[in-house]
Amino acid sequence: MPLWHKDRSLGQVDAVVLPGGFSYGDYLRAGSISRFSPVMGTVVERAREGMPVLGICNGFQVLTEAHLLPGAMLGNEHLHFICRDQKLRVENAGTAWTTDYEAGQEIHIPLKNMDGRYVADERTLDMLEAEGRVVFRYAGDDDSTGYPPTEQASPNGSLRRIAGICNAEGNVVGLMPHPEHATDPLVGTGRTDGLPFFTSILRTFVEGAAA
Ligand SMILES: NC(=O)CC[C@H](N)C(=O)O
Repeated sequence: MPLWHKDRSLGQVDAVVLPGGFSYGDYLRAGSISRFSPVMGTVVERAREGMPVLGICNGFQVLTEAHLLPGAMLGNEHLHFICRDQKLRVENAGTAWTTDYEAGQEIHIPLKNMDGRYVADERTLDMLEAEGRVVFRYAGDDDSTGYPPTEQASPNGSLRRIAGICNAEGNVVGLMPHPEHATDPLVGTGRTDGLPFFTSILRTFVEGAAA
């Protein structure tokens, strides 16, 4: 069910997906105003209690601005909006949103943003690596987009080729690519590499309910 940004209640939802887009027109910084919306106050509280939250693109930017995930998103290194199929490597198949993937698996998910360059200080990057909190990494170019080879590994300059991360508990995941646009052969890339996000979270609840 859709949630309204001015509501504080999450109703009966068990998990929240923060979608992509241009919240508040990306003024100031992408996601930096959305984080103050009333609903985000409750999302942050419930996420800290363990509620699964997935931030996709602008949603990931909101999660970093709300400090549910470390680091920040800056403008793409080449200063262009990027829109293409992107190869990713699954690094962590143990989060609430990724149990239906295999670690090491390569998938293809649409990438489309202006501010997708993930940055953090070395200590934070080392912590993310050491704790297995890098969930997806850019794995190279899929198509002849004309970007120079140096950008193929990281299409936007993201440090350590980070495309998505999670919090320490693994219930909050943020990534710049759009898995919801790779769930049906009729849309997006014609692939369904994003579907496991949604089967994973369903499994989390179904198996949890069955337990
Ligand atoms: N596809 C999106 O969600 C775009 C996110 C954000 N507006 C950006 O351009 O970086």
